[in-house]
Amino acid sequence: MEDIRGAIIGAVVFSYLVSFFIHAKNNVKAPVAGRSSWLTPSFLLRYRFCRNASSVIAQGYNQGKTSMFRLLCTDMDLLVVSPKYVNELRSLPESDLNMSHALYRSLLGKYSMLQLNLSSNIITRSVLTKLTPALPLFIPIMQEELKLATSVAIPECKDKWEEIDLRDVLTRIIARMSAHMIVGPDLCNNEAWLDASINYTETAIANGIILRLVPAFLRPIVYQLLPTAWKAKRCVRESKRLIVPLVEQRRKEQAENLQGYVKPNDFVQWMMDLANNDDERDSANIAHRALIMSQASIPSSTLGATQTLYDLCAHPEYIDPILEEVVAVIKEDGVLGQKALQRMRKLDSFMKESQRMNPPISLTFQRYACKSLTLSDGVKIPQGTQLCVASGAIAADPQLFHHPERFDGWRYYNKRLNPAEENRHQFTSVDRDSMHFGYGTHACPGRFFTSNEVKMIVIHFLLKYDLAFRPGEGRPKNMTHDEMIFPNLAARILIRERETQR
Ligand code: HEM
Repeated sequence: MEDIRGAIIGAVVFSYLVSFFIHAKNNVKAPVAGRSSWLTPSFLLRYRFCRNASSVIAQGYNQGKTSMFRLLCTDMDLLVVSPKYVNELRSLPESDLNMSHALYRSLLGKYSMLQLNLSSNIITRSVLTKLTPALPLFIPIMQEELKLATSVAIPECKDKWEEIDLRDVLTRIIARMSAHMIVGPDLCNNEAWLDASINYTETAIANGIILRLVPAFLRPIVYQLLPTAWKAKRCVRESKRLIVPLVEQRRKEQAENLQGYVKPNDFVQWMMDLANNDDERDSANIAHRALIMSQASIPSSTLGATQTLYDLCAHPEYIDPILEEVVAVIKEDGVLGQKALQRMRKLDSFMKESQRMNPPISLTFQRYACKSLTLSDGVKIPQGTQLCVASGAIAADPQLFHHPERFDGWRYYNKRLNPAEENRHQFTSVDRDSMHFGYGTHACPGRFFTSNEVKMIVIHFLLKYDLAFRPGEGRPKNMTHDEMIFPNLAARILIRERETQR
């Protein structure tokens, strides 16, 4: 073990030293973020990106706001383009500018188990054509799962404050709420499935991110040694053990079509129905894609809900007006349905402001140039370039946002008071000032689902519990790794059941 460790450290040091002398070749004429002199070694810039990407990106954005700048990331170079190009870029065909390929490269897909995303877009098709139209049907189901999951995940806290790891609690609640939609009622409270879906989300992408730090030629060896890789593979085996028989059983029942047969309505079934080649029909692939769907939905919604609840603790003056709106809307509609959730504009605005100040990722719209491209103003993008937009820096730009450093929970609510803009600036809206869900054809198709999920959770928590930071502590500072931003993993908050629930 000592020998292997020594060899790995030696190889990493060697590759960093080589990078001191060799600056990456790139034909794009754009400044490199953070490089003040030609002598600044690439490895130092890559190290800075790994440790403090947000400030490196902000520096680059301010240098190259109107055009583009280059980022030397931990293991690759990125071309960050101005939002003025996104409309032009979004209309290019996949054969020229590709999203799946970019994601695969960025997350080292070979090691973060994303191969199935390259061979088919059935996950996205299922979300767009089946999940989004079915959202109203899922609201009462998710409500029920939310109540059950909350009662299990939160310790007894009547008349007393209990300390909780909010991110961990929300992971369990969201895993359960999402599971009903992904694998249906038979498996949604199966502990083995819930563990597999949670552990996969915490390990599969982590493998790719850890391996960004390792020189390419050593990755196949280091991957075999990573405990997170063993765990992710175990999750895939477990999902196949649970879902393959479910798929086979469903196929049998569908073929028999006995009286009383009702086709299930969940992500596994949608993939079965939409499959149009052997890869998509394969039961083992359906099982693995159910895990990838969990990975797309659980951590992202968890981060959104955690950040929103932290912001409510930090700005408690917003709680009463949000709750007044919630109660009034539910009273008017008689039920918490899709329309009611959409009408909660104050809550929507608060969530969007929380996301603006705490985006889960500071670079989105990642695309890979499969061919050399020439943009309408003559700018050339060579084949093999990976490009993206600085969505985090855009959201903090004082030319676009009044006092961007201030948390203003009604920022978007107020904009929507203008009748001409009342359908814009929603949590789910994507535009050139708000690209946390990406942009264009590939903009996150799950954002409508996540919006409902986070709203339901916030409402449930506000009605049932009091939340507070521990005495003497304020809002936990976010942590970062490369372009990723997440709530502090060590943070704990206090929770108490309300005496009179609202
Ligand atoms: C706050 C929560 C979420 C955030 C911030 C988020 C963010 C993103 C971003 C930035 C992209 C890339 C878009 C682009 O490059 O233009 C994306 C893609 C995607 N997201 Fe989300 N997402 C969230 C929740 C979800 C959920 C809950 C689901 C599933 C129900 C989901 C499913 C997907 C899928 C399938 C894609 C790939 C789209 C494609 O290939 O065209 N996301 N998401």
